[in-house]
Amino acid sequence: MVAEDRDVESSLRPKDLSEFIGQHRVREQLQLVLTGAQRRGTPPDHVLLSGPPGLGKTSLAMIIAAELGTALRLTSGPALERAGDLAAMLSNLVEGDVLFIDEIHRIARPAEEMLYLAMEDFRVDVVVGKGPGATSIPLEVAPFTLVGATTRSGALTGPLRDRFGFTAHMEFYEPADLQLVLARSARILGVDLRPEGAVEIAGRSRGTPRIANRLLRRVRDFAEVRGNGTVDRSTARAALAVYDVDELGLDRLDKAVLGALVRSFGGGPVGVSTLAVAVGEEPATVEEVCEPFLVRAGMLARTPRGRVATAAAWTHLGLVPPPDAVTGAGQAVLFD
Ligand SMILES: Nc1ncnc2c1ncn2[C@@H]1O[C@H](COP(=O)(O)OP(=O)(O)OP(=O)(O)O)[C@@H](O)[C@H]1O
Ligand SMILES: [Mg+2]
Repeated sequence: MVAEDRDVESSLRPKDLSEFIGQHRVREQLQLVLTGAQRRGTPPDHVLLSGPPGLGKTSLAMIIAAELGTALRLTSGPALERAGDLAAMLSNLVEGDVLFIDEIHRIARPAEEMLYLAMEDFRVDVVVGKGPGATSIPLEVAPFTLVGATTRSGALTGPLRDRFGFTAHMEFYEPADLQLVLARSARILGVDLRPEGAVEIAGRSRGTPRIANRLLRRVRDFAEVRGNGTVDRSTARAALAVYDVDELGLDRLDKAVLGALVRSFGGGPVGVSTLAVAVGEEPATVEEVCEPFLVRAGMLARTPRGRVATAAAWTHLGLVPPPDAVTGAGQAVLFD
C-alpha cells in the first residue's frame, strides 16, 4: 500500500460502533457482549473476527477498545515467532487492555500454546534455560480481552478456536451499505459524490469497504483531472473503465484465476494449488482473497474434487459454457 493510501485509510476508519456501517448481526452481537461485560465490571470474553480482507476487522478491534475505554495493544501472528515475543507482550498488559492479534492463524506453535494458558487462566509459564536444568517460572497476566482477526478461521487449531467466547463472522457488504460507506468517505475527503456515482462504485467494490474507498480515490483523481471534480454516474463509469475495473468489480487476480480455470483447465475441477501456480500466486492468496468473492459472485464452485467454473464464469469471460457447466446457485459456503 502506498503512503497516501495508508494515511487516507486511517482517516476513514470508523471510530465507534455507531459509525460502523453494515454488518448488523455482528454489531448487535458484539454490542451485547460488550455491554454485558461492562455491566458486570469484567473484561469481555475473547473475540475472534473472521472474514475476507478489507471488511473491517482491524477497525472493529479498535472500536472494541474504544467502546471499553481501554488501550489497544497491537501485534500479529507472524510477529509472534517465539513464545518470548508473546510473553513480553502479555506481561506488559494492564487490566482490561485489549490485545489485538491480526492474522492470528499464522501464530507459531510455541506462542500459540502459551496463548492458551494466558487466555484461560491469565498466566503464562516462562521457560528459563535449556535441557534438564530448564525451569518454568509462572507469571501472572492482568485480565485482558484478546481480539484475534483471521481470514481463515478454518486454519486455527481447535484448542485456540475453542478459547474464544465469541466469533464474529464478517460478511461481504450489500451494495446499499457500500453506498453509505462511500457517502461517509466522500464527506470526510471533501469529494462531491452524487448518489448515482456512489451506486456505480459500490456495485464494483467486491462487497468490500476497503475496495470501495480505494475506487473512490481513483475516481476522484479522474474527476479532478479530466472533469470538474464532481463524481456522477458517467464520470464514475469512465474512470472505472480507465482503471480496468469490470462491471462486477473483478480485479486482475480474479480474472486471471477465472481465465486459467476456464482456458487452461477446461473449467475444472482443479486443485487450488495447481490453479495458484497457473496464475503465479500463493495458494493461500487465491484461497483467502480471491475465492470467497468469486464463490459469492456465483462464478466459482468449491467441490470435493477441486475448483469448478460455473456457467456464469464462462459467460462473463465472453465464452459459451459447456452443457455440463454447474450453475452458481446454492453456493452458500464462502469461507470457513
Ligand atoms: N463498517 C465499515 N464502515 C465504514 N468503513 C469501513 C467499515 N469497514 C471497513 N471500513 C473501511 O475499510 C477500511 C479497511 O478496513 P479494515 O482495515 O478494518 O479491514 P480488515 O478487515 O482489517 O482488513 P485486513 O484483513 O486486510 O486487515 C477501513 O480503513 C475503513 O475505512
Ligand atoms: Mg486488518
